[in-house]
Amino acid sequence: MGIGDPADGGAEADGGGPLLRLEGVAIGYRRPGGYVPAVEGADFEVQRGETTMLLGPSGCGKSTLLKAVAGFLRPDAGRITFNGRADLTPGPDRAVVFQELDQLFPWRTVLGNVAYALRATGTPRAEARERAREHVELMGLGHALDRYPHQLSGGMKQRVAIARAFALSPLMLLMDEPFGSLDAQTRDRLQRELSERARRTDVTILFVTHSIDEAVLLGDRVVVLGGRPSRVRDIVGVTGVERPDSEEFIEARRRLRALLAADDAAGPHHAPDDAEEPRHAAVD
Ligand SMILES: Nc1ncnc2c1ncn2[C@@H]1O[C@H](COP(=O)(O)OP(=O)(O)OP(=O)(O)O)[C@@H](O)[C@H]1O
Repeated sequence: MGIGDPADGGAEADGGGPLLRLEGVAIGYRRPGGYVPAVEGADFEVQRGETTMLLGPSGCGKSTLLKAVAGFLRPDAGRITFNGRADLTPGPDRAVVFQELDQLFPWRTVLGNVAYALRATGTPRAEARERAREHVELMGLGHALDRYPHQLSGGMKQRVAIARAFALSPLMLLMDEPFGSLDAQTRDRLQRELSERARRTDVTILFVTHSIDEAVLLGDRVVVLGGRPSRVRDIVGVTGVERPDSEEFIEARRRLRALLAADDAAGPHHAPDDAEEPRHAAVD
């Protein structure tokens, strides 16, 4: 396997079957007025080597589900099974890339940020630096190894975060709108690069987006969330649908738009007062 393949050694895979399975997952938050469910019924699987997109309107619980898969939140009901395990706590077998552009340590260089993550998961220093360098170079940042985050553009920072995630060789990459803060041109370029890299490797990705086009462009399957509290409305296969001018792309976009239309009519998902306490303490 190439170095771009997250299943090449960092985390051990547990044979066949779906890598991730959600069964009847419900999660909510405790607010001043009481418990508010965010997701009521999430049932879907993520197959090994596939890119699964979680698509839905703002506030429908996409990030909540991703955080539960990462092990930061526990479901109130139902079950999440990852690689045969149900007691999920955060671990390097699921690397997360967030939307925020400040997910790097400001006092470490590009190389240092990626190498640090490897060191923290037990890789010896020299090997960590070597692997970090390879992954940074693969993301086209070989010229910026010694720069600090404040010397990088938003797109470069996200490339470093993606390099760091790949370098950890996780079983699954969890991506929470990683291109959401970027300008359109940079986003297009990074989408193409990620799509290309995912195709070349066996990486399994769970990717949160509210963009229909991004879902079709990057996904093998799109899990559409909707309703209030939300559930899985449908799962749409979009493998190989990439050219935005192709009939398949237009048809997939039409179908996803129709699935999301019911939520548009019902107004925003966010409750008026969104400043509330999480129902769960974060799992550490
Ligand atoms: N820490 C929290 N405490 C309380 N409620 C929360 C918390 N995080 C999210 N929520 C609420 O849970 C619901 C789902 O939020 P979530 O961020 O998962 O949605 P999303 O689909 O990812 O939205 P977006 O696309 O806008 O990022 C929202 O109503 C949100 O206000």
